[in-house]
Amino acid sequence: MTDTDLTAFVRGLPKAELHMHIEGSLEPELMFELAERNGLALPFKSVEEIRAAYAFSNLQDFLDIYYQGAGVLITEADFKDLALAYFRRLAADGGTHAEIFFDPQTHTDRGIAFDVVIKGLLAGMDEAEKTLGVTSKLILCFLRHLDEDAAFATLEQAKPWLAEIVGVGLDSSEVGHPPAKFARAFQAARDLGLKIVAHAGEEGPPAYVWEAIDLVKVDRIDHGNRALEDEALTARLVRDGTTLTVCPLSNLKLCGVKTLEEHPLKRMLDLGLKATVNSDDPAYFGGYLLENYMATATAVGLTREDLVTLAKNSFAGSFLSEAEKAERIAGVDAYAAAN
Ligand code: HPA
Ligand SMILES: [Zn+2]
Repeated sequence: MTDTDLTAFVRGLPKAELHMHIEGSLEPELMFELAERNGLALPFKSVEEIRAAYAFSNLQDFLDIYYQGAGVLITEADFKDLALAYFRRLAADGGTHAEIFFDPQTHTDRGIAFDVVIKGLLAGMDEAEKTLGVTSKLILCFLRHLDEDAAFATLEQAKPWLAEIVGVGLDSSEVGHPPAKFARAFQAARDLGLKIVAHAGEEGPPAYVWEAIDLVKVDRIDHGNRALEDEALTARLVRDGTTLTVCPLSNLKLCGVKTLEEHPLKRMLDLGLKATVNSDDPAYFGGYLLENYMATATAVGLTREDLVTLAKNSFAGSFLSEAEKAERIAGVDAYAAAN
């Protein structure tokens, strides 16, 4: 297969995205448009100047600019436009399902009501399903640099919306904020019937991944790269069949790997880990879902079979019902057999 043929094959392959922060899909063009619509001044003069500022050496560098960018999101319409713009890109990449993160505290802490945020996102998700055929679910993330009380307050605000939220996650600055800090908030979320995920092992040590699985009892791990430093942990993740939502271009941009060639994705698959490919914050990290698949495929030598496995893992690790998962996985097999 030529590179062009392989890209066409992967574009057509049905795929789910399981690790994408909706605020991280805010493209500079939309940032300017929303700033203007809301009468806000940006500390940048042009789209080019914004893109030039996206040179990060670590997670915190990125987070500082990401929280600043989210400041242009004010109205329900802003959140709907943000979500729809993402789903259009996903559909163009052949994505058929997404489980998207949102950070309510980033907005409520600057006076935007929780209900404004969630109503706008749900409107975008609804329209995406109707007009693009892309299904989606919503995952509320606690900001881990804030305290446990703030997580509980956010969970309280989510209570009227539980039918619309599939799970809770944990994001923001990892080191110094282990999953254990939120063990009780996650237990309360689980008691409400929510699924649990957590970023772990992006910059934080294998011990944080152990905590996420043993203490918080997550349903999947977001990133998980540093789990590979611990053989017993890797074996445990393989044995449990834990899904890892891996984000190759994010890892490159935040300097978790020096080059994409040294990215562990191929190694993860060869070890039997249930890895998936995701874009994390595509507007900031330089690529949506397909670009993450293809850049990594080229850099680490993923085979056609690896790519099919990744697509199947994305549905198997999703929060769709067992029947829906089986149907979507059969769709991947049918596509692979026909192409
Ligand atoms: O890549 C990320 N890591 C942790 N927190 C985040 N919040 C948005 N994106 C990220
Ligand atoms: Zn993330």
